[in-house]
Amino acid sequence: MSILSEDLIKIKLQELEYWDYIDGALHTSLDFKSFRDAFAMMTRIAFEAEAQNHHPDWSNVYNNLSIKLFTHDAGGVTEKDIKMATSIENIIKGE
Ligand SMILES: C[C@H](O)[C@H](O)[C@H]1CNC2=NC(N)=NC(=O)C2=N1
Repeated sequence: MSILSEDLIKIKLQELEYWDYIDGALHTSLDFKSFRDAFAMMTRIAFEAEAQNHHPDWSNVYNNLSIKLFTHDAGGVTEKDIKMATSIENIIKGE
């Protein structure tokens, strides 16, 4: 899986609402109504990460969930990250 160019990443992120491209990775920071809601979302994302065998670098502080996506094996952002970011966005939007 090859690393995507910055231009292509930015074009693909135009389709997504919650994500930015910063320092070679996709980033989002989400505030939920409560810790429980944040952790419930982490649980749903965790199952999707397992299904895609593509795992986030993430941090949870109370009701905030910060997620960083990049492909460790490639050392940058690949289609796997775009797919996972899209999946996470759809989970959060309830789609
Ligand atoms: C062997 C390798 O660790 C696996 O194929 C998966 C596991 N989850 C992963 N997650 C992420 N973000 N990048 C990877 O390269 C990756 N590799």
